Amino acid sequence: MSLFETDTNVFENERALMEEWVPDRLPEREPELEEIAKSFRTTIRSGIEPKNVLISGKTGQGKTVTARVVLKELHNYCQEKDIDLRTFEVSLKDVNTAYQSVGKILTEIEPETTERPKGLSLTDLNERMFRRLDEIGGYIVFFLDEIDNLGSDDDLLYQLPRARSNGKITNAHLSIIGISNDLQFKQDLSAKTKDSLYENEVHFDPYDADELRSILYDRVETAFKPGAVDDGVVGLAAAWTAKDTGSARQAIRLLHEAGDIACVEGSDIVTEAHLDNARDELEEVNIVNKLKDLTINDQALLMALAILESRGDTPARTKEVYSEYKRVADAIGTNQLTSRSIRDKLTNLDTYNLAMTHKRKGGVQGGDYYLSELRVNLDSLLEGFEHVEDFDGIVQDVDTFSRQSTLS
Ligand SMILES: Nc1ncnc2c1ncn2[C@@H]1O[C@H](COP(=O)(O)OP(=O)(O)OP(=O)(O)O)[C@@H](O)[C@H]1O
Repeated sequence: MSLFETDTNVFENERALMEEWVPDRLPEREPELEEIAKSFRTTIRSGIEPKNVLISGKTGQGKTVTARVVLKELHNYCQEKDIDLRTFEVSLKDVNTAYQSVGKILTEIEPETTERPKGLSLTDLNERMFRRLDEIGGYIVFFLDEIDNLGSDDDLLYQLPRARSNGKITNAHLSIIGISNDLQFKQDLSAKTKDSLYENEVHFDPYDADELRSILYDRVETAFKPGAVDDGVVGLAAAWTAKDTGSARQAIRLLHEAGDIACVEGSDIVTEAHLDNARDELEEVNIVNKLKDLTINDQALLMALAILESRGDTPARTKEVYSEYKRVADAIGTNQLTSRSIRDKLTNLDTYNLAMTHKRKGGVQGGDYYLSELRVNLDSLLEGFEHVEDFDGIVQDVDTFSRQSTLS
């Protein structure tokens, strides 16, 4: 048999398990849908500018898909009623300055611009953006994903919603739906940005087991053949995921993987045993893939966090992470990074969902400081490190390595 064929096929519509698939219904997110839609009701009714919305919550909680569903409906409704409204979705995942973000926005609003512009001043770039937006005119809604990447370089988030009242545009009404995974993000914003961005704030709490179960049942009905998923599989997948991250993405992937394993094994039914295997596969594959994507210095930094976590010393301040990192870098024989570059590197680990770093206010005495911790299960991470050659010596005996640090 070909490498690509399987004996059975438990799927009716496998595409419905892919990340980009937008479901017709969003079980368990009706209140959030309603809350976001509310911001546009006054616009539809009376032509008043839409309120800006800031959506926050951890990864996999349906923030993006909920915003997309609202915007799609809004777009369709406005077309039907002949209301001049455009929406632009811009992911700020790979940008971290205002300059890069404006460049990214230009690639969305100027069809002729395919690459982010370089060599202009930020002022010129801003002017070009507002000129173009004014040409487009009407109501313009920016859906900005991962706005936390802008950090404190947040002027854009103030300029866009205030563009009309500040006289930068006259023909268009701009508003923002922003999404942030970083729950501390609000604290980092300047007061004026916070004011304009947080007109309507919608927080997405992690799904619990019951909520995940209802999301998964819905998805199973579309994606799998009738009766192809054993009783108990959905409940188990929901329970495991709720205990771990509460992420719908993780739960859906788990079911997909279990279905794939069932097909490879020639079973017409996805069983709890398939789910069990899927869980093992996914956890390890996920972490190993991410680790392999990292530079050796990023890996060393992550290992430093793992050691701190194994001692119960997380969340840890940057200087503590740095001192542990130096020991790890020494042990694996790599050139050390400077303490200054550590914070950026920690932010990078954040984007891989391996670690998270939050800024904290330092109070009267000191300046702001940062706290970092792992975002993945410690044991799974250490198992993942077993597949990364340079770390053999440390992974074999993390406890000893960790104790040496407290002695030195
Ligand atoms: N309530 C829900 N009903 C159906 N599917 C859902 C629901 N919530 C999330 N999903 C699905 O889970 C996956 C992740 O959702 P989404 O990308 O919207 O999460 P997110 O909170 O934006 O995550 P991230 O911050 O990592 O981008 C998608 O496949 C989405 O369709």
